[in-house]
Amino acid sequence: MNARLDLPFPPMPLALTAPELVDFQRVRERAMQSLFESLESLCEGTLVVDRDSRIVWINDRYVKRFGFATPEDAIGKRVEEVIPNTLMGEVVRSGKPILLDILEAEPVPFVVTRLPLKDDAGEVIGAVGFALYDKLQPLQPLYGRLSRLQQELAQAQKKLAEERRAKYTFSNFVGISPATMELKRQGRRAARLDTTVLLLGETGTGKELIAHAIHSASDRADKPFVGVNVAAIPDTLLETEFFGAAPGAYTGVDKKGRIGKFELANGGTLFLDEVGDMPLNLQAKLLRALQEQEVEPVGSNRVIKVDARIIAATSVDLAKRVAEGRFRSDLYYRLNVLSVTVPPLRQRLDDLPVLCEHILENIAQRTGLPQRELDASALDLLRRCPWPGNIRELRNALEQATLLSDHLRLSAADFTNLSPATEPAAATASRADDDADAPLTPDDIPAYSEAVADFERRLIRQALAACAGKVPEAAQRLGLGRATLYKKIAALGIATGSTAAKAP
Ligand SMILES: Nc1ncnc2c1ncn2[C@@H]1O[C@H](COP(=O)(O)OP(=O)(O)OP(=O)(O)O)[C@@H](O)[C@H]1O
Repeated sequence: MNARLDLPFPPMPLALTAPELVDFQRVRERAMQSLFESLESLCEGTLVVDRDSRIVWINDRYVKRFGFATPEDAIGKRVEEVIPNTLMGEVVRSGKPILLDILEAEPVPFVVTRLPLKDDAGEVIGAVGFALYDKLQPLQPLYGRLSRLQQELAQAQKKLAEERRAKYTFSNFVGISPATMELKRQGRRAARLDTTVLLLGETGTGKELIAHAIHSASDRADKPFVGVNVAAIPDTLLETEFFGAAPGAYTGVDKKGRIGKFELANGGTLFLDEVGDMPLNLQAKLLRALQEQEVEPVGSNRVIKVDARIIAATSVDLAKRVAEGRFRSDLYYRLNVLSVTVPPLRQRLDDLPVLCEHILENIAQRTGLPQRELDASALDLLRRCPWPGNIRELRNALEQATLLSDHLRLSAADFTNLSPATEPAAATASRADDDADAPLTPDDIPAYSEAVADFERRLIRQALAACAGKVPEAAQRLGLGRATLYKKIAALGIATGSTAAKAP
């Protein structure tokens, strides 16, 4: 095989005479050959690998540094088995050189250079590496800085890993009703099984909290818990979000590549919130990733093995979406191995007193205001509410009452006008009523759907403005799920002008 180092020689100019051409060719070949020979003699080590990253040649000095008696002991082995931390495999995979790098080795690191080897057709057939030197004294300032940066990076990664731990356990899921006890029993069972779990339930019922709790009670508890809210991420970014992107797959900020959530969750749990909102093309890719337990970052041609336990959640009727052709049945069955239904608040009203106490305590801690209590009339009123936004809506109502009332003991009177969704809506509706008083000609009558969209647009804009553009907060105030509000913002074409509106 006619292998060549990937040197940047341009093609020969056509105007050369035949003897010149031969001479030029000879000098070029000599240059390549002597370059290898000179480097080989000057370097601390040299090695050559084939396209499978197996060592085909390594010099005596170098192999001894890695504890092998002779080169023959290393030849044929994968390079990583001989030289830990090497990036020769990466050079073979990418076909790109790594011109200057530090290879961590014991007792001292090496300064190394790695070049791909290509055949005449330009196909990568291996790589050659030179350990230029191991005397890092002259490079001490640079190396010292690198070591410091590496330490800082390790600390930042440790902190990030801690943040990725699940935040809640089953004891954080407050409630004493039979429905809640049954839910916790099912959740604990799911934690022991390590299978895919599908959490069903209305918005704000605590599905995310249960997902954290299942992870915390599972054998994966000390590994990452990574969540993705499918509904909150634009379809065009979802694939990268899930599977990552290779360096150079995109221009701009993501030029360096991106690690996907699957990879981040490796060894731990990946929580797919609002999975029913996933676009069909991505559903196929997700299914493949679940079946093969491997992912392919966008723009790369390599696959990464991942072992992540999936907990998916949905507040929509997935079976109905399957029937409508909006959700793949094969993915549905794959996710629906073990389903756990989180009941709505109205079906566990016995939880209300303890939940309210817990939430009021939490509000007092967060706001620094004195902790409020509820009298019997307040509890009675809260029991009669339908709570379409569930615990999230309850929290919102309690927060408003705390902020707007001076009473330490809140009564029904402190809640009557504080329904989170109706207060701003009522204000807007009364303005609409005023307009309605003005006479209309038949031509002025808007289409009903347009009028409703107008109303929603105005209300959401007002809510976002009042919450400084923060979608999660606005959703809470409106008594809507975050996912629902994100979808409405997109559908109604509302400009948010805030990053908080794009990411949860
Ligand atoms: N049983 C509970 N005890 C204490 N807090 C709860 C409980 N259930 C829900 N919450 C709180 O209510 C809020 C909403 O819960 P969560 O986000 O888990 O709901 P969800 O079902 O995932 O909602 P969505 O479908 O809209 O994402 C959170 O602040 C959560 O901590």
